[in-house]
Amino acid sequence: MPILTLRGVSAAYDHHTVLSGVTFALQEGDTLAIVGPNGSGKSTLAKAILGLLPLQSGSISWGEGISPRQIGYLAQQTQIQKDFPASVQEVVLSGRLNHLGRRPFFSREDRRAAQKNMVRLGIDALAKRSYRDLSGGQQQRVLLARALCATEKLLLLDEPATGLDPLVTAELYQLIDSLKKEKGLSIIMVTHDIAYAVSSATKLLHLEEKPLFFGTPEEYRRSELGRRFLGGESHA
Ligand SMILES: Nc1ncnc2c1ncn2[C@@H]1O[C@H](COP(=O)(O)OP(=O)(O)OP(=O)(O)O)[C@@H](O)[C@H]1O
Repeated sequence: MPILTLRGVSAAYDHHTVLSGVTFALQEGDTLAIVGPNGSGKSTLAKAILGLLPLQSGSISWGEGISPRQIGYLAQQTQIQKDFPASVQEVVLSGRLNHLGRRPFFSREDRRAAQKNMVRLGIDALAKRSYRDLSGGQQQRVLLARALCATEKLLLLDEPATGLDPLVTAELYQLIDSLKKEKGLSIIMVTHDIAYAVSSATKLLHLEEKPLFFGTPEEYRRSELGRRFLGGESHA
C-alpha cells in the first residue's frame, strides 16, 4: 500500500498556478528524486505535500500511520536561517516540536531522541556550539538530525547539498543512504543533482510546472527528456 498518493495536485500563489496535474504514488522505502529547472515548482510541491500550501485542486492521501506532521523536513536554507542564533542542541531538539502536543516543555524522551540523532550524525561534540558558527556541511548535518527527530518514516529534503563542496556533498549523500538502509526510511528529495538522482533514487519525477516524467531512473535515462536533461542542458 502506498504511503503517499497524489492525484491531480495543482497549487498557486495569488491565483497564479505554478504547479498542475501532479499524480504519483510512493511506496514505503522509496526514494523519490524531484528534478527540474529553476522555478519549475519543486519546492512548491514539497510545501504542498507538507500541508503548508493549500491545494488549488487535486488531493493528497496518506498511508496508515503517517501524516504531514510526521515528516522530517529539511527546508532549502536562506541566509537568515544560516544565521539562526541558537545552539546545535536547541536546533536539533526543535525537530521534536511535533511530538509536544499539549505539553509546554520537551520531555526526557525528546532530549534522548535529540542526543541519539546528534550521535548518529557525528555532531554530538558540537552540541553547545552556536549553529551560525558552523560550516555549511556541519549545518546540514544539524538540520538532518533535526529532521530525523521528527520522523520514523519519511524525510523530505529540499536541496540538502546546496552550497556544499563535492567532498562534503558525497559524505552527506552517504549519510542519507545509510540512514535509509538502517531505519527503512522513505525519502523525497528535491535536487539539482541529476547524477545523484539517477544513481540513488528508486523513482524520479521531472517537473516543469507540470510533471513531464514519473518513473524509475532507468526509464528516465532511456527517455528523450532524460537524455536531454542528463546531457546537462537544463540543470542549474
Ligand atoms: N511565496 C511565493 N509567492 C509567489 N510566488 C512564488 C512563491 N514561491 C515560489 N513562487 C513562484 O512559484 C514558481 C515555482 O517556484 P518553486 O520555488 O516551487 O520552484 P523550484 O523548482 O523549487 O525552483 P528552484 O530550483 O530555483 O529552487 C516560481 O515561478 C516562483 O517564482
